[in-house]
Amino acid sequence: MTDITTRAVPHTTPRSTYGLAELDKETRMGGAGTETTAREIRRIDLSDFEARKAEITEELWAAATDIGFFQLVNHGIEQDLVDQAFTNAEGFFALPEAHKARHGLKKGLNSGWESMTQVRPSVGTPDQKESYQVTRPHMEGLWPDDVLPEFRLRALDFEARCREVAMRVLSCFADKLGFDRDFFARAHDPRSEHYQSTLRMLHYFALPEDAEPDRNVWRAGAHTDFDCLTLLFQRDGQGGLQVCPGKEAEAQEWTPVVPSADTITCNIGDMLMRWSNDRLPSNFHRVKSPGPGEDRGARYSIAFFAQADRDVVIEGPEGRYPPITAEQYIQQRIAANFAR
Ligand SMILES: O=C(O)CCC(=O)C(=O)O
Ligand SMILES: [Fe+2]
Repeated sequence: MTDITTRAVPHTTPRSTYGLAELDKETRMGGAGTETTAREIRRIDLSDFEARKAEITEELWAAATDIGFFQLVNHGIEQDLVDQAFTNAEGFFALPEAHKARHGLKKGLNSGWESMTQVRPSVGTPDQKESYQVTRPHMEGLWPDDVLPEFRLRALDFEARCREVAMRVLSCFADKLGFDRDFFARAHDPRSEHYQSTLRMLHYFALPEDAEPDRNVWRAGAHTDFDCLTLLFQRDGQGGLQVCPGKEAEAQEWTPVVPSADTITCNIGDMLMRWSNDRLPSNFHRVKSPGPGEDRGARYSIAFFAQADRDVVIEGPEGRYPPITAEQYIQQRIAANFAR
C-alpha cells in the first residue's frame, strides 16, 4: 500500500513568476486561438460498472491519454437529482446580493459565495460569473438555512453522489498507474478534517442586449483545474465551454463541448498530472462570452473538483515533480487566482 499521509515536504523554491510550471503554462493560454470540431469527445458508458470495470478502464485510459477529456453517460446519478441540484443552485443565485454576501467566500478554503473575483492568470480580467462553493469542513455560517431550508441537504447529497462517481473513475486510473484500487478514495476521504474536494455551483451572467461583446472578457478564462478530476454538469442549450488537450496546448485550437444535461464532462486536473508523471495530462478549458449574434442568456453549470485531502503528499513514482502536500498545492493556485 502506498503511503499517502503527511510527512515532511521540502519547501519548493519558486523557479518562475508563480513557482509552478502549470501556472506559467496557463499565462500563455489567454489568446483567442482558433476553433476546431475535428476532435472526438468520447462518451464512456459507466453502466454495469463492477462487471465491466476492466473494459471501462481501457476506454477511460485511452480517452484520457489520447485527448484528455471525455464524457460519462449512464453515470449513476439520476436525472431528477441533477435537475434538482440545478434548481437548488438557481434558488441560491436568485437571492438578493446583500443576502448572498452574508455567506461570502472564505479566502483560501473554497467555501462560500463570490462574484466576479476570480481573475485567471491567462487573461487577467475577472470571470463574468458568481459561484458558490461547498467544501464540507468549512461551511460554518455559509448555509442560507433561514431562506432556503432544503438547500444544505440537497447540496451535501449531490456532493456525495459526485464524489462516488469521481472515485469510481479514479479507481480505474489507479489500476493503470499501479496504485491499489482504493488509493484515490483514501486520498479524498470525506470523514477527514483535511478533506478539500469542492462542489461548485456557477452562474455566468446574461449579457445585456445593449452591451458590446468584448473579446478580452471571458465567462471563464482559459485554465487547467487544480484537482485530480473534475466532473462538470451542464444544461442543454447553455453552451460556451471549449477545451484544448494539455498535450496540444501550443497549437491553441479549441473544441466546443456541446452541452447535454444527461452527460458529465470530465477533465483531468493538475494533481493527477503530477501523480501520474504526466501520463495523464491536464486539460485547458474556458467558457467564452456570447459573441455577436449569439444567445446572450445566462449559463448555469455545476462542477465537482476531486481535490486530494490537505495532508496528502502528491508525488509521482519517477520524481519528475518535487513532493508537495495537496494543501500547499491548492494554496498556491488559489493565491494566483483570487486577489481578494
Ligand atoms: O462552467 C463551466 O463550464 C466550467 C467551469 C470551470 O471550468 C471551473 O470552474 O473550473
Ligand atoms: Fe475549470
